[in-house]
Amino acid sequence: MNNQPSGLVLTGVSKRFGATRALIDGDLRLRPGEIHTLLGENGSGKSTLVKIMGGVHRPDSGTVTLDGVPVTSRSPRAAMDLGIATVFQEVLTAGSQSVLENVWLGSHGTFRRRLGRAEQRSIAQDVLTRIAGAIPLDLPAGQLSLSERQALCIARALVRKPKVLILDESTASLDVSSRDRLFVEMRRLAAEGTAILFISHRMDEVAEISDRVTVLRSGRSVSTVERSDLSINRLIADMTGNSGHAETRRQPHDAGDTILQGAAVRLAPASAPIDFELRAGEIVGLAGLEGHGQDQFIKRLAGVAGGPGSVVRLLPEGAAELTERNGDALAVAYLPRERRGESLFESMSIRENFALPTLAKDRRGGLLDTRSSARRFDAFARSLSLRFGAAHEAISTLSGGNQQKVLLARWLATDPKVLLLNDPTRGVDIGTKREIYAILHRLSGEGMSVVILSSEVDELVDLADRVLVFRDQSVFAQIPHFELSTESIVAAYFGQKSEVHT
Ligand SMILES: Nc1ncnc2c1ncn2[C@@H]1O[C@H](COP(=O)(O)OP(=O)(O)OP(=O)(O)O)[C@@H](O)[C@H]1O
Repeated sequence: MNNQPSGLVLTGVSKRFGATRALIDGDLRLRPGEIHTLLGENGSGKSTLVKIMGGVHRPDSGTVTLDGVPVTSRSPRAAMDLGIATVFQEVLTAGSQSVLENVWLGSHGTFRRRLGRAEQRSIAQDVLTRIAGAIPLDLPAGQLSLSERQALCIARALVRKPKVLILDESTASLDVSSRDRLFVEMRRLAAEGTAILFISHRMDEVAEISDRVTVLRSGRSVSTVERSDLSINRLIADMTGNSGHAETRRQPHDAGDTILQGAAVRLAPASAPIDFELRAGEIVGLAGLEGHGQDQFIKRLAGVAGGPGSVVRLLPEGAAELTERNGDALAVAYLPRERRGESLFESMSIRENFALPTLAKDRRGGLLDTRSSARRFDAFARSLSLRFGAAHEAISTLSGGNQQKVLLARWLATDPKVLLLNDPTRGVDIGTKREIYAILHRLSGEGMSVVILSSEVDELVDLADRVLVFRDQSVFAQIPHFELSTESIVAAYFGQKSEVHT
């Protein structure tokens, strides 16, 4: 009889990248049939552990076994052949290839050949529908929304019917209904015996879905807790190493003069025009189910998307229309939603990615003073608890959450009067999120105005003075500060409005 533990077991696993000790003696046992959450701050080693399981990285020491058998083959394909399927953090799709091609991308040799074309189509359709609803299989993947592309990556893992399914922040880009469908699917797969490793920075998701939770802190596994003993406060204390975080709920306060004005902004030909005023020192939240217009609206405010109506920046000397090019001159900064493609310069260093739009601050007599940008970067690195090896290293060496912090620092460093943030804390750990809220509260207290689109309802409740909820490309409800709650926002998502909303 085999006395070896079943499932995927990591024992004493360590991994270094240069001077960075990403994992130190990491232990984890992933049992068949369980949904096991891996929790930890940005840079605590979660993705490194996942990449070791998924065959991307080779550990420096320690053992990995699957159903008692040492896992020695080290490549994503070899891991896949053993039944370990990983959905990595970044949404990776081939934009010019069809949805169908993308679902089967990387499925090689016999596995795929065994299936006829018709069967491939029907399996892909079935799995995709269960997560994302109907998506046409012949559409180029590049035409899908971010949420749909994320669902595509998950479908790619599911069609392989893995023994071990690893979801590294796979819900971060999913819309609410797809996320709910994924959870149903995860429960079904777990009931059939699939071992699922789940990573998310959203504590509501962690509380809802986990059978067990393992916490990583600074590369070490510090605790594993059963569902019956789960307490969010305890998990946060384990993650951060200290107990108690002050709640950061926004206090009501007076706003100043109007600084940005949208007039008759129309997001679709048949939708109602939107008039919008942003006042100095205000934090306005934008919410809605994916695809209901909030993303288009923040892009209109930033001048990066055009359409009917106008958006102007009000200055003492008059009004100036926002365009894609004049944001800097008008002190309007926009942080796009997608790190890859839209904002990161992957071949550049961490510091260059930070300093790019503000290099003028580091010029001394026509020369670039690198010590000046280093000083400016260090200040932000401290205030945002950035975890990195050295600032001259490539931005790609940072964990996903830390990349997001560098981008936020980049735009804060421009000293904007208006900061437009498109889902800025996606992938950012809960401790740092609260630090970011504190920074935004402080800066808005000094007169900066913020518009923040967030897919995380709790974030808007903590941060905003008021929240606009979008439905069908229009503002469905405007929820004032005294009415802000998870319930009031979610109710508006689904078309319910109380008397007080206008
Ligand atoms: N290829 C690499 N080269 C250099 N350093 C790396 C590399 N990959 C990861 N690291 C470093 O290892 C540490 C752990 O990173 P990892 O991506 O595992 O964190 P994480 O817990 O997944 O974070 P997040 O929640 O932000 O995704 C970080 O300090 C990171 O900068």
